[in-house]
Amino acid sequence: MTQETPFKTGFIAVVGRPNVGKSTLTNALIGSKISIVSRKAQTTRHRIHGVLTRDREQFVFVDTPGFQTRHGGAMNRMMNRVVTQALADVDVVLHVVEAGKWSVGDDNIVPLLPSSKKCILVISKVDTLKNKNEMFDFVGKIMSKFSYDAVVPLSAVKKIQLDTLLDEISRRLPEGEPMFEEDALTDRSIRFIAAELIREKIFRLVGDELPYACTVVIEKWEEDESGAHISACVVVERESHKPILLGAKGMHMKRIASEARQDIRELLDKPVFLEVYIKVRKGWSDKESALRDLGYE
Ligand SMILES: Nc1nc2c(ncn2[C@@H]2O[C@H](COP(=O)(O)OP(=O)(O)OP(=O)(O)O)[C@@H](O)[C@H]2O)c(=O)[nH]1
Repeated sequence: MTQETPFKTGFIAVVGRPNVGKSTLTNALIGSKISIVSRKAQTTRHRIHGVLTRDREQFVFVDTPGFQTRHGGAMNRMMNRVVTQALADVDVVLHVVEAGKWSVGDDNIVPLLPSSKKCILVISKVDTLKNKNEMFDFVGKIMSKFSYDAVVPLSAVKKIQLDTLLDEISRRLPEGEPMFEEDALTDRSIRFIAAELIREKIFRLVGDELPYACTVVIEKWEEDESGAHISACVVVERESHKPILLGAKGMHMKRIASEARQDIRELLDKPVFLEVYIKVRKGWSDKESALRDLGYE
């Protein structure tokens, strides 16, 4: 490749039903853990821009929330709106489906894929397939029904075929100058990432007991020579969620704060004093205005 090769840059949206591996894939591609990963649905509520710059290309990834087809609450309507908006201003859409598991959720996504955009079908988690022939049958069935610009089977966990996917995306990116600095990981603020790290700990520790309706708001952020002094508030929907989050003798909360503090310390590379407390905001996940107050679009 010569210097005359034009630089390419563009936005890539990653869509798919919950749990198919969108966050894991985006993280594997950009090589840094920005978006949180969890086995629970609805863990990625924000649009995240992860940036990967190669020799002559810049990929700007938009990680989108899972389409929610089962529930009709304000939260899900809002999440689908975020996805639709994300698709309207990207260059390439990756529709991620789990190997061997096409479902009605995937059928519902296909009509939402914009016909004017390049669309790549990504078959995730191929490492979970015992038999390679299963893959051919699976892809054959999908392609006989729907048309995609390319198909890439891969494994984000085992790092199989990630470069192939980047090459396929690159072929479809428009020419243009880089939009971000070389080392940019995200256009989200460091505070947002800190809040995400706290949320990740909550999901890991009490995700099975606590419904999805819980968010983290950074209320104070002060940095001086001694380090960063941060107060974070976990907003839960019901009074009954509080003891779950606290755990016996507040042990859960202590662990969440301590693990999050270590991650944020690593992120900032300075001492971190983190205070995490809980607020109950009744029914917030079903009130769009309340969501807006908390920073959701
Ligand atoms: N075996 C295997 N597991 C994977 C792979 N990619 C993701 N997973 C697992 O699948 C689960 C869901 O992954 P996520 O990346 O959180 O999925 P998501 O689509 O972003 O989920 P939502 O945020 O709920 O929409 C996690 O437990 C991942 O570890 C893969 O390539 N192989």
